[in-house]
Amino acid sequence: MNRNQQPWILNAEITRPDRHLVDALGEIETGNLADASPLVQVFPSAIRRLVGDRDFCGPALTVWTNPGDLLYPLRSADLVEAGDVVVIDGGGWTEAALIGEIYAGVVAARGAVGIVVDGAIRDLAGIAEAGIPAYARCAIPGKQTLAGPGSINTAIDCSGVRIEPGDLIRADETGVVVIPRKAAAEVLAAARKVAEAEAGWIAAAREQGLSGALGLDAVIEANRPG
Ligand SMILES: O=C([O-])CC(=O)C(=O)O
Repeated sequence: MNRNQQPWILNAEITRPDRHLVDALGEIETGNLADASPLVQVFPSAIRRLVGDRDFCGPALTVWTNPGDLLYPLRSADLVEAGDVVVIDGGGWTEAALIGEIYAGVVAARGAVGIVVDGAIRDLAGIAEAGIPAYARCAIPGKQTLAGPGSINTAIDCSGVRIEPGDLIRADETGVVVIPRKAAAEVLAAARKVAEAEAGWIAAAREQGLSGALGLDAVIEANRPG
């Protein structure tokens, strides 16, 4: 499941997107971003918000770890900068926690705005107390090894979702999406158009019903065989 080919690498520096792009993308719901561009990738539905009720948007500080191993996840804490989202590729392994309240407390104090783990976390009450929202596949009390290998700020692959360090992670109640840093302005413009179109459909549906607003009968007519 884990295809990272760069173990034992630790890149302290990453290029982060412009703050105004982060803030503007943080105003747009994940559904509109997902509709805006094929460049926007959607995290698997199994990665859910387990702690907190705050949406966030920020550049990814990426961590890859050998599934179940805490060495590189914990090592990443001191590299976090204000506004970052920590994304940990744990290979989707759910039988050992990769971070808990100690880690969450440190990264929250450094100004991280969110944690996303393709794997398991623990200490949900302690993470809530640290005041940082956390998404993961599940929670489990136990942990496994502290041995590596792993990497920090290399390209990662969370169950098919590829993330480069500094890409934008946007999370809300619905789920998590990733926007390539270099496409952030283009995605923002497209997502604003989607949001505008949606507002138009909602208004039109009040007048014409949803089928009328979206032209659904014409689609049925075109797609129905015979
Ligand atoms: O105990 C550990 O090594 C890691 C952990 O759960 C935490 O970050 O709270």
